[in-house]
Amino acid sequence: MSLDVLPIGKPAEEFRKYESEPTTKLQQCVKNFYYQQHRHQTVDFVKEMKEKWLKFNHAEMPILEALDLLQQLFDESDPDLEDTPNIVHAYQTAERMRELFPDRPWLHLTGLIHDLGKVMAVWGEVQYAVVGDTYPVGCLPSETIVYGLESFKGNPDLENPKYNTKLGMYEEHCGIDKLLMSWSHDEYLYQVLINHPTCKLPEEALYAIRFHSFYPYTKSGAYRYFESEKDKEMYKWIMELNGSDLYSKSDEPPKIEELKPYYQKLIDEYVPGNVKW
Ligand SMILES: O[C@H]1[C@H](O)[C@@H](O)[C@H](O)[C@@H](O)[C@H]1O
Ligand SMILES: [Fe+2]
Ligand SMILES: [Fe+2]
Repeated sequence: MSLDVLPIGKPAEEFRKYESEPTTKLQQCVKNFYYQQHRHQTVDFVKEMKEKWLKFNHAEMPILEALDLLQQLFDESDPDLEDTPNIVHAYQTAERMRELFPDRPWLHLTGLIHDLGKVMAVWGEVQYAVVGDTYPVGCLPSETIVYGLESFKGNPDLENPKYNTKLGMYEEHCGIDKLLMSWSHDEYLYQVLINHPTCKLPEEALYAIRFHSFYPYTKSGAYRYFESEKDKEMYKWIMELNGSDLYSKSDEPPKIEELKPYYQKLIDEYVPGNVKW
């Protein structure tokens, strides 16, 4: 990790702490969140969510307007954001990217919009289908997932012999993009973007958005046996995003209104116009 990606305000090891014995309301909220997510996300559930959200018939609005809706979004899975609405996190991430990669403007925009799929929650979706880390369904969950296997108790897929083995319904090295991931803001935004006819974000940006919450894979090295050669090449783009995503959470609050014109210019170049959600 390069030095300039390190956090300001609190040490790196103080991020992503998931307490098995919560002592604060926030910790308890995060723990409840993950137990819910792991209990309810099944192969059938993800298929239903895809049916529901990939018709893109929920709204039609430009990127910056959708982003403003994140003013209302408080992420129940995140131990590092507490009372901060997700819109602040969006601009913090973008500004970190801008500092680290001044000559790659598409990365600044990637930072800005990476969590924009969370608008699903503003439009009424349950948070366990929107936020939190992701992992593949349809195979045995990795021990490295936040709160471990114990938190999957009661999930019917774990009783199903088609789904409860190491490979489950997949083949070795089939590619990460062939996995049915737990339904979340990552896959949703990826699909929204590729459905937008004039989206010009490069493949690297789209890949990083799609898998940025797959911490069991990126941080813990789980599920490597599903990786393709292509995934190995693309891995570094998730890491570029993750550094700014995670370690900007204790940065000074950004002056959002002052920053908008800069990002609007990028949006006009890479994801212009009305977007179908
Ligand atoms: O990508 C992040 C990450 O996976 C966090 O752990 C989670 O709390 C957030 O909801 C998500 O946006
Ligand atoms: Fe995210
Ligand atoms: Fe994020």
